[in-house]
This record gives sequence, C-alpha cells and structure tokens, in this order.
Amino acid sequence: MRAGGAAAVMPAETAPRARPPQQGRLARGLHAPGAGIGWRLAMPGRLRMADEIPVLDLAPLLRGERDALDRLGPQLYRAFTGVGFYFIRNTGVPDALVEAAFAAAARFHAQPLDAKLAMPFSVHNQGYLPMRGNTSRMNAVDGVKKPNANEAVFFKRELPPDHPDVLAGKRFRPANQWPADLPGFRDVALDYIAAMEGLGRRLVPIYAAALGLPHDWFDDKFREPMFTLRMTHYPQQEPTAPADEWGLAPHADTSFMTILAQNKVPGLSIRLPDARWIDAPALDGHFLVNGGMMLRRWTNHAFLATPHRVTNRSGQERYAIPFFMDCDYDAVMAPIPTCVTADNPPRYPPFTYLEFMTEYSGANYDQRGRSAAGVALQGA
Ligand SMILES: O=C(O)CCC(=O)C(=O)O
Ligand SMILES: [Fe+2]
Repeated sequence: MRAGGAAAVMPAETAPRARPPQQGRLARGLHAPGAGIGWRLAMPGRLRMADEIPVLDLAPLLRGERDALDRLGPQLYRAFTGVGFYFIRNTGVPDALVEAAFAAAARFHAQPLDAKLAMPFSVHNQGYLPMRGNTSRMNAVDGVKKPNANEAVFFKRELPPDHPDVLAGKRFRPANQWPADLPGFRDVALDYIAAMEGLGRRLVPIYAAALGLPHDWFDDKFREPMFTLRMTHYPQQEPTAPADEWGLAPHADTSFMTILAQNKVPGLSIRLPDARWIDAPALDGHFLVNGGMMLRRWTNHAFLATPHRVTNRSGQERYAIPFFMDCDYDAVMAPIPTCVTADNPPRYPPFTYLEFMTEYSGANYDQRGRSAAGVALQGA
C-alpha cells in the first residue's frame, strides 16, 4: 500500500523551460478566446514532466537580480500545472533555525499530556489537537474513516491579548496559546514563523510572474497575511497497523501556499495528476512547497492542489513543521483575471479567507469527535 517510486527531482538549470507567460497575449483581452493562460493547460507533453518536482533556486531573487522573477515564473508555472509541488533552495533561512524548530516540536510533544491539553484546540484552529483528534473529511481524497494518527499544535500570527480582533473574538484571529513550562519554545516558534512569513512573501511575486500578472499584483492582498504554523508528531505506526490508518490521511491543503521544511524521517507521499502515488524526495537544506484549495480556486483551477498523505512506518518518531500561508483576512479572492477564458469561465464566486475557512471547518466537523477537536486542519 505504500507509494511507488521516488519522484525525479529536476534542477531548474537543466529542466526544460516552460513557455514563458505571453504578456502581449494576456493584455489583449481576458475573455477573448485563447487569451489568458488556458492555452498552456493543453500544452502537449505536460504530463511527461509530471514526475519531476522542479527545484527553484532563490539566490538570484534574494540578490535582487532584475530578471529573477521572469526566470522563476515559468518554473513555478510548470510546477503547478505538472505536479503541484516544487522545491526551493538558497532561501536564506538558516539550517540551524529549521533544526531548532524541529527540536521545539519534539520538545512540545514530549510534555505530559496535561500540559498539552492546557492549550485546548479552539474554534480559531489554534492550540493543541490530541492524538487521533481529527478525521479528514471534507478535503479527503477517498472516503476516510479512521482518525489521523498524529497529534499537533497550531500557532497563528502573534497578536497581543488587547488586540482589537482578539478582544472582539474575531474568528481565526486569536491570541496564541503557549506552553507554560517550556523555556525558549515561544522564541524559537516565533523566529521560525518570522522566517517562514518572510520567505512566503518573497515567493508571492513569483506566483504573479507565473500567472502573467504584474509582479506586484498580489502585494495589496498580502499586507498582513494569515498563516498557521503546525507542529505535528506522528508516532511510529506498527507494521501491523491497518492499511487505512494514516499518520495524515490523503488530503489537499486549504492554503494558498504550504512551506514544508525537509524531513529526515520519510513518510510523505504525493498523488500525481495521473493518480500514481510517489514518495516525496527529501533534499537537505531545501523546502518543499505546494498549494492548496484556496490557490486552486483563486486560479480558477489553473493551478493544482495536489493531494498528499503521511504514514510513519519508519521505525522512528516523526515530526513535521509545515507553515501554511494565506492572503489577508479581508482580501477578496476573485478568479484571477489571467486564469479566466471563454473556455474556462469563472468556477467560483469571489470569496475571502473567512468564508472559505468557515465553510471548510463546518463541513469538516466531526460530530462524534471531542469537544473542540473535530476539525481536520491540514493546511488551515
Ligand atoms: O508531515 C508532512 O510531511 C506533511 C504534512 C501535511 O501534509 C500537512 O500537515 O498538511
Ligand atoms: Fe498537507
């Protein structure tokens, strides 16, 4: 039941270049036949490249090279129309910070259960979700019946207790809960969050370039982006565990972007568009990035939200520290103009983060679950 082979990883330098966005064509009229990016969806040979997870080298971007976005955009486009995942390297995020964040996740979950339960999982999708505390429902790929064999803790943007949104009880805008007895934990988590938010914001203009938009097109929609840091513990699953018991059942994330630090312990596999499951390769010092349902909706299905799953039969404890980034709370995600054509009219009405997450969390609520622990939060 495990995945098939490992995915080929193709360094961007040697990868066949995707066709660059054709600005003139996009500018001609968004609703004209053949306009927008729809034409590229039918590009012959697209599926031949589906096993390759492109590696985007961010060094030129971080050096501020003028054409970096124009070179990265087509690579990102190829990633999101081929496999839905890409690696990034030369991100500027110190390896030591990533290691510290993994260590913090392990420390958190090593605490006595009572200490973890003192930070109860809330309606804001924040706090501690106990082992087997959720069942993937709405975003599951197949019918999923068993709860996920993991425990996780979720943090959002750090807001002071007297922040107006906190005082007003605005959904998904809570004050974080922190462990009372884990010195240094909060600092590491906040440092890692800051690094991930910074990295995510560097990546956003690449999405604009990939979609044939002005490079600053997303800027006013990512002024204070929503995000969630999830620290997950996947205990070892016995070889005799039922085949349909997952560390994290097949799912698509909800996010605009998920940034996943590379894991020394295997277990993640991803489903290619042709329905084959492949083990995600792990590249030292890289991050793996994918998009979720909000990206897919916003791009009017031009970009993939590729399903993936986790099983931990490695014989070791496994920890993961995905960072899910979304747009601003109030930004309106109307189908991106370059993604709308006569052949691909808008599939969704405009929506906001709150609307999407409310719908998602409600539909995914496990009626039989524990009080606040019924929501499956992949990509929240
Ligand atoms: O554990 C992993 O490697 C991936 C986790 C994941 O897909 C998620 O939390 O949504
Ligand atoms: Fe995920």
